[in-house]
Amino acid sequence: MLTRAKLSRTRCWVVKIGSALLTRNGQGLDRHVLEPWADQIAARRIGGDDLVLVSSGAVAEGMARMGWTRRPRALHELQAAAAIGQMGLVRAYEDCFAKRGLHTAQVLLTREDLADRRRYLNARSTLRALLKLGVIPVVNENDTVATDELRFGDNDTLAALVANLIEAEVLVLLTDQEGLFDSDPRFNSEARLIGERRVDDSSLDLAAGESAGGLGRGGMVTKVRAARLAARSGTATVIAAGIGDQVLTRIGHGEPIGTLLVPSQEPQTARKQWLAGQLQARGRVTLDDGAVRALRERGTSLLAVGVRAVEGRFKRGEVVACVDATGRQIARGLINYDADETARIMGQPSAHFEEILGYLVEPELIHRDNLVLL
Ligand SMILES: Nc1ncnc2c1ncn2[C@@H]1O[C@H](COP(=O)(O)OP(=O)(O)O)[C@@H](O)[C@H]1O
Ligand SMILES: N[C@@H](CCC(=O)OP(=O)(O)O)C(=O)O
Repeated sequence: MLTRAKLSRTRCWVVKIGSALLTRNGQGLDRHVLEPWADQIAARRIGGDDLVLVSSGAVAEGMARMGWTRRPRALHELQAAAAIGQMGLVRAYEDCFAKRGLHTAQVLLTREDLADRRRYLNARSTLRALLKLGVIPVVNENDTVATDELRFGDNDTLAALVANLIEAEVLVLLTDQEGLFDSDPRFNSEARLIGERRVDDSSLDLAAGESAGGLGRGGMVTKVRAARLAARSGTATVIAAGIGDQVLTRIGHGEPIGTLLVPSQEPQTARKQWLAGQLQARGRVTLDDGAVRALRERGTSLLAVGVRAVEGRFKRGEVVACVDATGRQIARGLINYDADETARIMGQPSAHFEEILGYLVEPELIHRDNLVLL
């Protein structure tokens, strides 16, 4: 298990900075708060470590530039704010790192980019190339084109997927709280900081609750979820306060700052990580109890015989959610048959497929190599 002390031996980090921190609670981009982070990030980079920065704040900076005091509700206004604010973000980062002799690169990603296997692999190669060149990639969601139902929405998830992409050892989520508390410190003055936990510890869900801050989108729920996604590539997550003396440097020295969430399992293959990161499935299949047990306890492939219902219009090779009888998602995978075929073969053993469909594509509905448990 990765302990605090081992953090000092890690060489590849993703650092995410939230909106509230960067923009003085919505008053606009605060260049002064950027300077100390830039110092610490530059020191790591110049020391030969890889580091990708994921920065929120485009919407908040856009709002400040336009003199808007409330986050707009209409998507096109939010997108306009993000487009305006992103200019400020890249300018600030470029200035900051140029002073320290480093190049920056703007990388704007959408969920669709990471859902498409080819674009995902392209994004990965580009990020790797940038790191090899010693450049600091500055990542944000491409808010201008992201449609509502297809947004990351919060940059915690985006940062976790970037950590998967480059197989980072550490994901640092810098925010406006000291870390994850056992309840929301805004409402409970007795709340206590959680120092270190395994990511799959169920008490984390209770602690994170549901409340987000006023400016950011996610709150702690998305940070815990992000830590779990990141753990799939063996990445440990530190949630810590961005304002403070030498936060990144001290985390890098293994000091007990913020909350450390450590992976509880061996890293998955890159393909399974990609699958787990697919936030939207094209359809879903409902499994009977036997199939749920087979997947969970024996890690088998999903056979049509264990499927009770099919929903959605999916094609062969698309991502489908596997749910239990109560509708709870237990796995996700790339299905070998389209929605119509699946409806016809569900409940049937593979030996009957040829008779029903006139052909057999694969004996498994979802092969275990293409299936990830959630
Ligand atoms: N258990 C908790 N511990 C700490 N903060 C919490 C907790 N539950 C909810 N929060 C809220 O989450 C907020 C941070 O999330 P968010 O506003 O999305 O920040 P960011 O912009 O940094 O992503 C905190 O300001 C805090 O009010
Ligand atoms: N892409 C958006 C970030 C969305 C967001 O609010 O993220 P966060 O503050 O990290 O919860 C922006 O730049 O404003």
